[in-house]
Amino acid sequence: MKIVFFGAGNMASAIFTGMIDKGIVKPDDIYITSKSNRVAAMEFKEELGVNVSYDDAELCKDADYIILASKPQNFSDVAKRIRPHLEEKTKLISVMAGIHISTIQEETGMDNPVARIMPNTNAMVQYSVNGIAFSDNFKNRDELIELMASFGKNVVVGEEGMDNITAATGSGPAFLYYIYEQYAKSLEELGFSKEDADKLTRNLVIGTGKTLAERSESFEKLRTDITSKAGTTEAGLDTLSESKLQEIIFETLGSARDRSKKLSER
Ligand SMILES: NC(=O)C1=CN([C@@H]2O[C@H](COP(=O)(O)OP(=O)(O)OC[C@H]3O[C@@H](n4cnc5c(N)ncnc54)[C@H](O)[C@@H]3O)[C@@H](O)[C@H]2O)C=CC1
Ligand SMILES: O=C(O)[C@@H]1CCC=N1
Repeated sequence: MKIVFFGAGNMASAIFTGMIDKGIVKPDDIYITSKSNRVAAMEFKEELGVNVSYDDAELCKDADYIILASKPQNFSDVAKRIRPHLEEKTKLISVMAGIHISTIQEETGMDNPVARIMPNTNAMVQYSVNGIAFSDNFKNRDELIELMASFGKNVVVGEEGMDNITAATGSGPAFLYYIYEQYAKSLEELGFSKEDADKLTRNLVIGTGKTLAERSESFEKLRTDITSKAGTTEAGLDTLSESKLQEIIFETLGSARDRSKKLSER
């Protein structure tokens, strides 16, 4: 199998590192190319054994999958590189937020099968959540679904569902990291050193994540298990529940979803 990544940044590297670590593809099956971070590409070659090339004809020749992993704003340049060399058998897989399947087919000038995927950076630890939307002419979908299962859990949606998935789980880790940042800052304000605030927050999050991985009770049940009558948790939760947190999160997701829609207006 030949899988070519146009773009070797945060998302591309999370995906190919996840796939290689899981052993689902050999490093030699992976080709990467980039524009800005050529040094990083060479480091991936040295560390992982992937191929690096800037020869577009060589990259596209016999490719089973081309992964479009540049920023959406750079897609036209990437399409120009691919267009003269794209073979009919090659499936195009886009991780770009907000670029429609029809736009990809138009800009590459071919009617190749296209899948839009929306992973997140947890792919690096094989714990991504992936939205996938296929073009009608995409055959053997199971092969891509299996490849993607190597770095996360898959949810197949219609293309109209991609804006919501992008907000919910593509951007999702950043929203959670922001909350952890505020948590750590608050611990500092309570009097912990920066180092301890980081250590306490990080391990609180890791431990809570591990609990979620191992226990199937609802979030509500896990929360109420911690909450003693007239105890400390109840006091904190009373304040938290007054803060319209759910409204804020809903608006946050709405802004991300709207940006995804906006990106697709071309
Ligand atoms: N970072 C994230 O958490 C997620 C990002 N995405 C999507 O993944 C895509 C990439 O995002 P990041 O990896 O964060 O960006 P990044 O800036 O880390 O990487 C972008 C890569 O594209 C390359 N590139 C730019 N122009 C190129 C060209 N003409 N030819 C070949 N390569 C070119 C750059 O050299 C770089 O390697 C975006 O479209 C984004 O919407 C999707 C899900 C999550
Ligand atoms: O911020 C972005 O646009 C990309 C898409 C999802 C995560 N990062």
